[in-house]
Amino acid sequence: MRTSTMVKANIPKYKEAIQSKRHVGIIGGTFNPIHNGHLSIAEQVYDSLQLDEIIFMPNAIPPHKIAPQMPSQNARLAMLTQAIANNPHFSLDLVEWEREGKSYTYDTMKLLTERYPNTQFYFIIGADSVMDLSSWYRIADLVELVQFVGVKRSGYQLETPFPVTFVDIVGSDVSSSIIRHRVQLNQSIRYLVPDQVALFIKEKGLYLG
Ligand SMILES: Nc1ncnc2c1ncn2[C@@H]1O[C@H](COP(=O)(O)OP(=O)(O)OP(=O)(O)O)[C@@H](O)[C@H]1O
Ligand SMILES: O=C(O)c1ccc[n+]([C@@H]2O[C@H](COP(=O)([O-])O)[C@@H](O)[C@H]2O)c1
Repeated sequence: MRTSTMVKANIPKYKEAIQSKRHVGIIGGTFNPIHNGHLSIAEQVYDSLQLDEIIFMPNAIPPHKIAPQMPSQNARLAMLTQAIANNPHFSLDLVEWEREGKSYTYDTMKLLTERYPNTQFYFIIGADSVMDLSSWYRIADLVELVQFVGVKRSGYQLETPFPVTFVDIVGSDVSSSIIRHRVQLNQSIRYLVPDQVALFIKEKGLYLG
């Protein structure tokens, strides 16, 4: 296991509640690094769909992304853990993190839906991911396992032939690439990421090269 978290994250409650039906949002991502856009869309979808909780699911190896400037796996996880620590309905699931190979969502959701049959999963994605769905591994089977929830993102259309529930959110242009770019240019990332994440990036000297 490649984990060494500095802050203890909440345990996902759906792992304990196997009796009653639960509605659980998942936001999967590379989180390189986590930023306020991720946190804000997760919170808004939680609120809008009245979900029971939100799970942040960091991937080990992103399926479709060549991830530049990837810091150590532990650094990526430490930032995510710190960022969600103070929200009682946010938690972390390391199922992808601990699996070898590319983190295909179908593999993950097959496992979770079999393990937690009383849970309805809502997989939250930005418009860039919505537009890309046709290229996802076993997408036709995956849409049978989860309810996709799409949110707007500047520069992308919210159009897809796949069943996606759209949730209207207050959008933000922030992205992990913008954060990495700003750090490299020595520009402030304050208010674009949680304070602890900005501090962590500075202290560890991430994204400078
Ligand atoms: N500002 C945002 N608005 C809406 N969706 C977002 C936003 N930032 C990230 N997402 C969504 O969150 C999920 C995880 O994103 P990811 O961790 O890859 O971050 P990213 O900002 O897209 O990274 P990068 O800039 O490196 O491509 C994706 O589905 C993505 O569409
Ligand atoms: O399963 C796939 O084929 C697939 C293809 C692209 C992205 N995903 C998942 O979608 C989420 C957002 O991906 P990304 O690349 O924007 O970090 C993350 O959980 C990825 O594992 C999944």
